[in-house]
Amino acid sequence: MNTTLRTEGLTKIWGAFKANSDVSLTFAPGARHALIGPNGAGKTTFINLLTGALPATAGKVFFGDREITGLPQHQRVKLGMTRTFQINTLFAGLTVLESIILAISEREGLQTAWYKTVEQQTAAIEEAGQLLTTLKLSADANTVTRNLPYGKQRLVEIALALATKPKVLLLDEPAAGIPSAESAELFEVIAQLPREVTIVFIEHDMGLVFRFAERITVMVGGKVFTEGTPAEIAADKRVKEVYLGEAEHEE
Ligand SMILES: Nc1ncnc2c1ncn2[C@@H]1O[C@H](COP(=O)(O)OP(=O)(O)OP(=O)(O)O)[C@@H](O)[C@H]1O
Repeated sequence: MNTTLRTEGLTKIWGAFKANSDVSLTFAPGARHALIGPNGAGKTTFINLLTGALPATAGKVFFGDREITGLPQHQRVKLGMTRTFQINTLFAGLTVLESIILAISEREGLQTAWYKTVEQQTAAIEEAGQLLTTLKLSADANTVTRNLPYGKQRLVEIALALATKPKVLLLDEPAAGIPSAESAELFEVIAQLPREVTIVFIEHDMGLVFRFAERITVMVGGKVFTEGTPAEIAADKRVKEVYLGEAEHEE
């Protein structure tokens, strides 16, 4: 299946306020695509419209050939579109390995099954082991998640999202609230995730954006301002005026 994620004229209106206005974007399979823009530009709203956390006022979302605009969130996850969620209290009290096995069991519909075959259990443990390796968490497998540094907790959240076997992974400021040394490490791991997974991320740290994104969309005032490669965006004087100049001042 063609797994391109695409929007057409996506719009979200609250009262008289247009949080997203006619947003038409295409995310190619395997893309590392950043969404940037000033505070309040509508980036999180856009991700919420993609995942189905918010209903769109107008416009369409397509996942491959299928229109998914009205599809509930959990069905979009089943199709292969997922985002990270903060680890809840249940997961925080489990070890990293237990959490990941639980997420895999949930995907397979085994979580509440009173009987699991040895094959099912072995397959889940093997898959969890591979996810731990991918996310460089093997040494932390038996640590209770809440005792990990924040940067590693973010990696566990990504592992839990990957356990749903996504084709598209949406990350809303994955490095928010963690020390900058850890955030670079976090992005190194994200950058090495398998190419089958398309990654769309919101990030305010321009160092990380220009290091890890291969395509950048700039949003301003709920609209797409421009889109291009990192080199094109860096050279765009208008982007400097509306955003990058401001972002540089903030640092
Ligand atoms: N439930 C809501 N009702 C009304 N307005 C809202 C609601 N949620 C968000 N907004 C407004 O929509 C605008 C876009 O918000 P959004 O969070 O999408 O921007 P953002 O680009 O992600 O910003 P930031 O970079 O600060 O996270 C903001 O002005 C915000 O105040």
